[in-house]
Amino acid sequence: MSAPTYKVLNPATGKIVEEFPTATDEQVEQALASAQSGYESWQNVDINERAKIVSKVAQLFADKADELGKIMTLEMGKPLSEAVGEAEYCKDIFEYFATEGPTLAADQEIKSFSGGKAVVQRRPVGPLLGIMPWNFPLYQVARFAAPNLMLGNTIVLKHAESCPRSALAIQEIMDEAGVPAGVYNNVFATHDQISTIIADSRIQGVSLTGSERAGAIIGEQAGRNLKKAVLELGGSDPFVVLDSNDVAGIAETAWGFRIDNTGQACNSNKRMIIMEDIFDDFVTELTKRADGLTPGDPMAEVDGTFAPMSSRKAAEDLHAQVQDAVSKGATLHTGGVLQDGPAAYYSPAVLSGVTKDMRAYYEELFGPVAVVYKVSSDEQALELANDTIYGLGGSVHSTDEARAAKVAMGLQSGMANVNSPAAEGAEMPFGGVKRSGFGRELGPLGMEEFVNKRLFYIGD
Ligand SMILES: O=CCCC(=O)O
Repeated sequence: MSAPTYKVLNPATGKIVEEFPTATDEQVEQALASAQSGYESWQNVDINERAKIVSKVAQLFADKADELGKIMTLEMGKPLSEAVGEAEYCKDIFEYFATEGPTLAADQEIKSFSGGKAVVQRRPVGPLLGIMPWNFPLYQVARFAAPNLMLGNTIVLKHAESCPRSALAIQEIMDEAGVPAGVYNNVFATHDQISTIIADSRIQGVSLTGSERAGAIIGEQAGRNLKKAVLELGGSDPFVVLDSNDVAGIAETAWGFRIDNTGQACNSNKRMIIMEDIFDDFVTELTKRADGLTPGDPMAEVDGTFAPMSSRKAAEDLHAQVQDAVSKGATLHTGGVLQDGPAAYYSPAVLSGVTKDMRAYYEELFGPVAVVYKVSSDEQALELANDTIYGLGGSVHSTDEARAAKVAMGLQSGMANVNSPAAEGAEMPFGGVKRSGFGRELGPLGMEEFVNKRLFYIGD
């Protein structure tokens, strides 16, 4: 793999703002040594003391939300209000684990039939590597770091090459909150250095959020080195509507969720599966919302405008997927225009008539494109919903909750929702099956991954 360079490149202009050198091998070694020595003491700090520090981290995310929001918008182009919201959400995540962590990590006595006392303890495992993506530069780190800091693990963090300022801002927050030296270590590692870190005996596990391709590479390296991995990869989540007495309302919900983060979320509702009697109205309503939008500055967020995607390459890749579908007979109802020049503007699109021979059928469309499918029965809706290599989330909507729940029960996914696009919150476990990866983040399950569930037995 080629060496990455860490740089801030504003996707709204296509101009480089700042570049950062990648780590030297000495710096990588220093991060590893520091994560190990940090672990020696952090694991022995009382969990309630760790909670006080993690709670300070939470507060700093809230205090700095405006400034953090501007960093993210500059680096990856998301609308500023969404970026500020993301920083505030990180506060909730760190606060959730600071508050609930001591209970979640408490000893669990188990019934012993041999007369002795048996307890399952939740002990930390050691230094971990986190590899995090650009789409939610703070939130993705928060959901990995918060539970693991509470458990007493330490972290070496390799962020996306396009988010160096976010990466440094997180390190600054950790330092300011009083996270001891060595407990959280940002490193601008190259791909070769990541392999070295995974192979290093001091590292006990790796968590990656990213593409299916990156997941396969990291999962293979982790397996070869007998390291536990959590992989949170792509998705092509179905949004199934069986019936509705408010088609405009359900289209608004579907569109709002699809367009959030400019469509660049792993659990975005990339496939909308709509019952035939409301299909035309649904497409009309979606199209109304996507129509006539013009490129706008994500820092200003003027009504009627749309934000850029994260990079020119991402916009070009999405355009190629849509063009492939259109060339094979799909209908582009609106949008799908790649703006000329170096910026990353791709106008939000509505696509129907997608068939199995088109890339858009099986590939993840990581951007602002709503693909709408027509079905004629609940069984057909479920079959189509599951006809994907991915299995992250999905939702089923109906005026009849039991009917929607029955279909949702059949979803091959890590998250299934009824009459809600997605249950999200610090307390809600997040993760997938099939090629969406394995392991869970957030909620009680987020504290179950990198933990030594040690049997502690005292004979009688
Ligand atoms: O991109 C993956 C995470 C998306 C979310 O939790 O909203």
